[in-house]
Amino acid sequence: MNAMLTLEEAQERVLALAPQMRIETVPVEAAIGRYLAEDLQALRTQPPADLSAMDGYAIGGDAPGPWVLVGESRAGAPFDRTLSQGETVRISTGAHLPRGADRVLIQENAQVTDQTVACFKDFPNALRHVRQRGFDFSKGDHVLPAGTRVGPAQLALALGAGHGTLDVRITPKVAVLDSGDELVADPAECADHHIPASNGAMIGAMLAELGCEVVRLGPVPDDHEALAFALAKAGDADMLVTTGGASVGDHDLMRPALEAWGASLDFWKVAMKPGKPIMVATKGAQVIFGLPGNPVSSFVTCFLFVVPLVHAAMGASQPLPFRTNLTAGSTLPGIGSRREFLRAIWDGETVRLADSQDSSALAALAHTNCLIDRPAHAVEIEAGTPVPCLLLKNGGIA
Ligand SMILES: Nc1nc2c(c(=O)[nH]1)N[C@H]1C(S)=C(S)[C@@H](COP(=O)(O)OP(=O)(O)OC[C@H]3O[C@@H](n4cnc5c(N)ncnc54)[C@H](O)[C@@H]3O)O[C@H]1N2
Ligand code: MOO
Repeated sequence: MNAMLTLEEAQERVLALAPQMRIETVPVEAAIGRYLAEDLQALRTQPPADLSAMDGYAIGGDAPGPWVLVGESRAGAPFDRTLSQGETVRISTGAHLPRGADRVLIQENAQVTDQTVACFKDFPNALRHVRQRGFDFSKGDHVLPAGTRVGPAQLALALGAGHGTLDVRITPKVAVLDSGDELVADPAECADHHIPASNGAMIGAMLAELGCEVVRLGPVPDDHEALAFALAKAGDADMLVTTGGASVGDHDLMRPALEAWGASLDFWKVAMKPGKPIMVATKGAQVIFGLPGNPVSSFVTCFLFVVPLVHAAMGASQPLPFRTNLTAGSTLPGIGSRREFLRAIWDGETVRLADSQDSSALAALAHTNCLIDRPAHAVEIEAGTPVPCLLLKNGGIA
């Protein structure tokens, strides 16, 4: 039997298969959740002039006042001449500091009588309450590197930097196929020897959240002809994800079905639990994942392999899940010969194990918001020990 790959070896092989999706130009707001195809360069300087950071009175120099009020500078309507010595203007937050002014006296410290302004407290130093031109960014600055995910703040920065559109990669089209004789599509029509097909919907949802176009195939019975018929519909997808039939049973037909369809196996089996029998194959530029049928195994392998491949295809500079150390809230058991991703709940202070670690336990999975990463042969550890974890976006309390 071939030696099983480590998680890292397998992830590296998967990421090496990532297709580079085509670049398209979209309005900035439509780029949410995508990755910048190019470095983002500022097309303008921000702030474009010295601005007031507070509401008050613009003044110049160290003379203690009082000053004659000669006008106003509002955001969007600057004062149009240079201030002379002994003059001030009313200024609002975000308004241009007039020429001749170099600081702002906040209104809480000013006393205004008729048209005269006096400072009765905390005389401001030069540049006090002034946001200097270009302190945020200047035209030509590289404000974000290629491969950055566009979230709400990046979207705001792109607009602020003068962009109406962004160059991003298109999202992949993914076909998802559930297989198994016991599966039914309609949970209401489920005899005792059946179970509702839930993996395809779960995986489809994990990928749709990334913006992928998801095509659902199945559920399909454990039958060569039925599998061939379903696989024929996956021809134009960038990726195919199957679940079930990945193991060694007499009815585990996915590998021969994929090979008959024209796929070449890249690897089968990774030294991890859950998810050991994951299969990865290619057909031309298409990447195919044969995920194990147990629902938790499907979830975890989708999270550790399929989602990162989608990120990489979309141009992400950091496609793999984010790791962080969290404090164990209870004793963690020793681990056997396969590295384990334990389903767990992080409550903001400590992380504790979900009620069941069985790879079919949907109820436990649905209460989970993180995976504890435990190495093979790890010994039992006590509560209070930091442990590496991967945070999940998994509904529930997350
Ligand atoms: N003798 C051995 N048996 C098994 C091994 C092994 O090494 N030797 N590996 C085990 C491991 S680990 C896993 S994981 C499973 C994976 O099996 P398959 O990928 O072949 O999955 P199935 O047998 O088709 O199904 C397993 C389980 O999951 C349910 N299932 C399947 N598809 C769905 C779906 N779309 N929605 C909901 N639930 C689904 C299915 O009914 C089964 O209960 O193999 C072990 N066996
Ligand atoms: O490796 Mo399987 O995914 O434990 O149940």
